[in-house]
Amino acid sequence: MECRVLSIQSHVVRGYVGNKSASFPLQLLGFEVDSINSVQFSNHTGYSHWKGQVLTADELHVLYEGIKLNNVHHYDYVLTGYTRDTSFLEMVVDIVQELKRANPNLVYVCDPVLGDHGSMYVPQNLYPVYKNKVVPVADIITPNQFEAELLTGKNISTEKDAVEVMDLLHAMGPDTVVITSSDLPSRLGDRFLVSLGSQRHVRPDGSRTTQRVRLEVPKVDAVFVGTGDLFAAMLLAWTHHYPTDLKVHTHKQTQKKLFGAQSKVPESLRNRSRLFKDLQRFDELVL
Ligand SMILES: Nc1ncnc2c1ncn2[C@@H]1O[C@H](COP(=O)(O)OP(=O)(O)O)[C@@H](O)[C@H]1O
Ligand SMILES: Cc1ncc(COP(=O)(O)O)c(CN)c1O
Repeated sequence: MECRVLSIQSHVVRGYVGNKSASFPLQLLGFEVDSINSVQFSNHTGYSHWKGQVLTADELHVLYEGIKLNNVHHYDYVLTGYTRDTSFLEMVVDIVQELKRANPNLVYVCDPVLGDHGSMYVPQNLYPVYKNKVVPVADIITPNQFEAELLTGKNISTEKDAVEVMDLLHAMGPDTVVITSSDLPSRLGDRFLVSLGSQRHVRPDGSRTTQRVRLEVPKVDAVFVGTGDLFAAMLLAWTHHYPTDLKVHTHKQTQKKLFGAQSKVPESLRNRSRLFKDLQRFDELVL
């Protein structure tokens, strides 16, 4: 059955971040992807120069109106990433709420893109909008450690802190929280990167349970941009197939699928997808 994703993220002419990073892998996995480009930039903002346009809230509304007038505004997922404008982000929330009214089973996957390694790379005034308006309507969020700390106001120095931060994030709304990367030490040594996940469920008898997972990824000695966007897209894909088991989102199948189509996948995108080859070591956290 068709599964349709509305993906609201950046577009770059050169490189793979935002929609350029997320759409093709999702399409390979069988999803229909309708993309709205929150910005159209020459390249990602880590370059010494970048130029381009930022879509305004009114322009976003016009695009959405067009979709609505044709009565094709039926989505199973909304996926959002990089944005630069507060009123645009507020409009995203209005759209998500309207789409959720139309389809109460719609899942909103939000990568709260604010910054990394101690500093913000989007305007500061986006922060309160994410905290007060966006995260409360999200079902799945994928902050990195810096974003998780910023959203909760709590530092993460230990795994116990991280679990408390994930609980604070659950209390804000989302049932699934994944801290996509952290500075926490790995038990496997300093060549591994630790990600942590937490998923709340309601059992059939009404009681609640929370599954926590730790993911240890072999570190590649390089800096990647756009991997957070790919991570969020792949989490969407695998939570679709295994909605109640965060443990099985190993990305292994994604890798097989991407490499199955190897000859058609551009080298630079394949390099990023290679990162996900090793995302296969999950532990259930008992704390
Ligand atoms: N240097 C790296 N080595 C191995 N995996 C990486 C590396 N950088 C990113 N990744 C993978 O990409 C995922 C998302 O990266 P992260 O930096 O957390 O995203 P964001 O860009 O949102 O901060 C990580 O969970 C990890 O799987
Ligand atoms: C235009 C754009 N889109 C998306 C991102 C996010 O990239 P990542 O997935 O690495 O967080 C960035 C990072 N600065 C960016 O500049």
